[in-house]
Amino acid sequence: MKSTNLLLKVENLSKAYGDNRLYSNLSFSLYEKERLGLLGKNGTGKSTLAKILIKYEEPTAGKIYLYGKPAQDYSKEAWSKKVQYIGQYTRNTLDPTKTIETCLKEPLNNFKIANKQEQNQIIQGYLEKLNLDSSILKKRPLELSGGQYQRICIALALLPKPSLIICDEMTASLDKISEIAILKFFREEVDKALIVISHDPYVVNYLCHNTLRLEDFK
Ligand SMILES: Nc1ncnc2c1ncn2[C@@H]1O[C@H](COP(=O)(O)OP(=O)(O)OP(=O)(O)O)[C@@H](O)[C@H]1O
Repeated sequence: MKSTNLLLKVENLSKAYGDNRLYSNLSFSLYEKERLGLLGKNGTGKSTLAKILIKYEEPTAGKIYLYGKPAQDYSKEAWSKKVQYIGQYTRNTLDPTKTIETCLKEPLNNFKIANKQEQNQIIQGYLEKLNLDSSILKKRPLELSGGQYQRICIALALLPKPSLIICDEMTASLDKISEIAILKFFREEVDKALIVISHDPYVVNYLCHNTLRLEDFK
């Protein structure tokens, strides 16, 4: 259920790489817990928009506000505490030399969330919600299946308790069983605002309240 508290406002956003104009005057608002789908064909700039929304890339023009404050007034760290990102599954997201336990404790330590004992409980809670056995904590990323790996990436995005998660083709390269389990988890268990970027209308229709098509802002 979305709320009436305005979370994100995107105002007249444009992005171009040289002569390659991706979109102009893209405007939308997102309320707390609202789920917005962004659909677009290959090359329309979906991932570029995701990068802009996580402050990894600058727009060519336009403004973004989070809780009424301009994006440029947030440090990268303060922004990432509130806005997290889950990309397409690749084997490159997690450090292959670290255990899953170390990977999961990093955001908790970086954002100074909870003491050591509470951290273990928080992590255990997410493993249960994501249907992962606690034996996974001692494993290293390359020992996991694709579905397990992506669920750890999802736990990492949820651990800082962000207000908004940008899901950029998050289930695109997973097998159907893992995809359905992850989409169901997001629909039923994740109580955050979502921007769901996908080329697949099924994913967007399943998860989102509203949809924007990037082609409409060309
Ligand atoms: N750093 C960059 N410098 C120059 N051009 C870029 C850069 N990043 C992306 N582009 C170009 O911007 C366009 C949009 O790319 P983007 O990856 O955002 O599209 P997309 O909609 O996510 O595509 P896909 O569905 O294929 O993943 C492409 O033409 C791409 O070549």
